[in-house]
Amino acid sequence: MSDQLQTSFIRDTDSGALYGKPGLDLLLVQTPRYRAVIAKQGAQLLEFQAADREPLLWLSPKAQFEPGKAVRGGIPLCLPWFGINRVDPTKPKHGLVRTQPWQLTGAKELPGGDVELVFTFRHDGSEVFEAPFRCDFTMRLGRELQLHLRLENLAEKTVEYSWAWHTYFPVESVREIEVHGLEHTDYLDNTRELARFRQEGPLTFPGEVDRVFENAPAHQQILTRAPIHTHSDNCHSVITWNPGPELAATLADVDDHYGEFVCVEHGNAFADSWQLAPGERAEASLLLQR
Ligand SMILES: O=P(O)(O)OC[C@H]1O[C@@H](O)[C@H](O)[C@@H](O)[C@@H]1O
Repeated sequence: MSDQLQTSFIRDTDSGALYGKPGLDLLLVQTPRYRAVIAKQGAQLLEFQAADREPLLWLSPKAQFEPGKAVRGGIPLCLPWFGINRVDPTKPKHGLVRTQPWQLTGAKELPGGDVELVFTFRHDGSEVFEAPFRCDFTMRLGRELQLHLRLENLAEKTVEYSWAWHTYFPVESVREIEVHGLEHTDYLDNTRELARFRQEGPLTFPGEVDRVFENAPAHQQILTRAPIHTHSDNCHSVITWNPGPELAATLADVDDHYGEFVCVEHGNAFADSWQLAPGERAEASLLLQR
């Protein structure tokens, strides 16, 4: 962090100091109103808790903190492709920005006490993703958490970008929760080769659930002890995921903790992916509250 951005409420730390597992540089943002922990790798929020509220994000007790590997929990940003790369499935799942270092390019305290942080990632174009692009990811930390993404296509041709904020929310017991706000919406079932079905009632999680809702509504509620509300703007896809016990047993950083979280992710993927012309920018935002 440059001196100019250093503020009294942001502190450089690392995963060794905070979690006893050295490996990643972290930022700790602490004010009387909330606490947030952010990994510089991926500009990944790992923790966020407003004063007098329950934690908004789930971070796996078995999370690993290794450079080049996504941390299990918080909000990894999947971009420039979401999920398995459809052109070349051997490429890393969920794109490349979640495992790369980002720059903190802005930090300011706003009137009223919220803090705004801006992280920037610039991709010059590479074998793994040919097109150059730039992302500016703004986090507004306060009573609520507000995320804003601006993506600019720096290629000289039109490029498809698919992406999502892969948000991990803590729940009492995933088998007992309901997600509202996706009723009467079609989804692609990733446990059944992306076959199309329709979600009629509230979404429940009796086992593995991996669903992509295209053209989804802008507001969801996760009904757990302290309900979580999501409001998005220009995020047309919602992806809901919990691995269930069998798949979780194969994920060393989840394992027997699968019942403690649900992912309700927001972005633009599959049919909602962004086609950006040369130099074109697109923006989206997400508000999370508990
Ligand atoms: O283990 P990863 O790469 O973080 O992905 C976790 C899950 O992310 C979800 O968004 C996908 O829909 C799932 O298919 C995937 O398994």
